[in-house]
Amino acid sequence: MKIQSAKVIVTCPGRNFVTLKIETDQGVYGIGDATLNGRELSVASYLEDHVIPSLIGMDPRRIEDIWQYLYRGAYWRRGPVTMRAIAAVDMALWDIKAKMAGMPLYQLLGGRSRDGVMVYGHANGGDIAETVEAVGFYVDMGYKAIRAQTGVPGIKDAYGVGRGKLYYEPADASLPSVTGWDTRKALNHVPKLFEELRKTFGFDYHLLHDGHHRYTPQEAANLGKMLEPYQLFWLEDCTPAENQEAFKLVRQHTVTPLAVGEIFNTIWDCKDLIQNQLIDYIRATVLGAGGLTHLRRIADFASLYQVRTGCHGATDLSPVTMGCALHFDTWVPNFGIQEYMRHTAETDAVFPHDYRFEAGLMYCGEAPGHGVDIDEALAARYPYKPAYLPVARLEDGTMWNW
Ligand SMILES: O=C(O)C(=O)C[C@H](O)[C@H](O)CO
Ligand SMILES: [Mg+2]
Repeated sequence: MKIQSAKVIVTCPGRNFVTLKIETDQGVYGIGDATLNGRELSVASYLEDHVIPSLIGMDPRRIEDIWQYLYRGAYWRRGPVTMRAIAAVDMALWDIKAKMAGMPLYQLLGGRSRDGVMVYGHANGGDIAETVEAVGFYVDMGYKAIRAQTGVPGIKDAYGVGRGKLYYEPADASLPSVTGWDTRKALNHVPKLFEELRKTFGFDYHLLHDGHHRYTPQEAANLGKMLEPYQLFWLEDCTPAENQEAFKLVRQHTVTPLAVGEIFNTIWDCKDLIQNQLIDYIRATVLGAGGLTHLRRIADFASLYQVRTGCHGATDLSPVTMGCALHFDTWVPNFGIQEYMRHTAETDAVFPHDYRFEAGLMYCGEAPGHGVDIDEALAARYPYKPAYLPVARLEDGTMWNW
């Protein structure tokens, strides 16, 4: 069996997605996601110019060997562009293998560990009252876990505050727009949101919050401590994690559970965090961290330290990643939660899929493969449109972490 051809499809049904389609000489094809928000064309080129030529003629069943070929063989390891390109190939190859076996992907990973996958949705508002209302909206839809973000008085466009109730799209301009940040103001305000949410909804729902890399370790420790009475499911990205040791300081001061990893590419980004038990949830995902082949390695390592998974699932990860993630979540023994930001109807139409949401859980389908396809004719109707994530600046103009 051989890889006969492969192509990259760039489409923008409301937002940009990069998709890889690998075709075999036996008529079976596989689909992979290669989207890198705001840097989409770099992965498209990496695949088209440097990966696809070497894939032609290879045996698509040799998933591990092809992974090693692309990782070790490039010499230049890691990084978001390389690892997303590898992830796209890996997803497509697992899709092909599962289709050939006539099985849903989770069966090949080791079979079902649970009936459904608990997901969390994004509730946000311009102020506390609006966020409380938004959380109520998710509660009414049946969610068991909800991430809550709120505008902060005095901060221009604080992170996570979207415009609609259901959809939030941070990459919103053809050049990065400028948002503001002020840690003091956020530290005064965020605990009040969770106090209000617990007063309104009680303690039966899981609540989550994303610090989006904005705090220093000391400030993050302070926030974690102030949030303790509200028993969060997790506090995410409380401080940047390039320096994994930074989490020691946070950990020493708070028992609020910590999650990190949506921007991680490999096991090396989280090795110290996991083996020193500095986090509770690892947010690495199929797309970000080199596909299923590498993500399952991270998850197995994390399981030794009772760290559970919490895959990134924002809208800039296409339905292909969501499908793969749900198969992974259905299998992985140390599952924690799955993020689920809904795609628009336009996006869903371009990527027909068989996963579904019901009463706070998501279910991958039983179709052979990962269950997500691409309608190429429809995709062609939506040409690429440059769109960038915002940047953040402090009041005095200093660049900060977005
Ligand atoms: O989903 C989250 O937790 C995020 O922080 C979303 C990110 O900002 C988004 O994926 C960036 O592309
Ligand atoms: Mg996040």
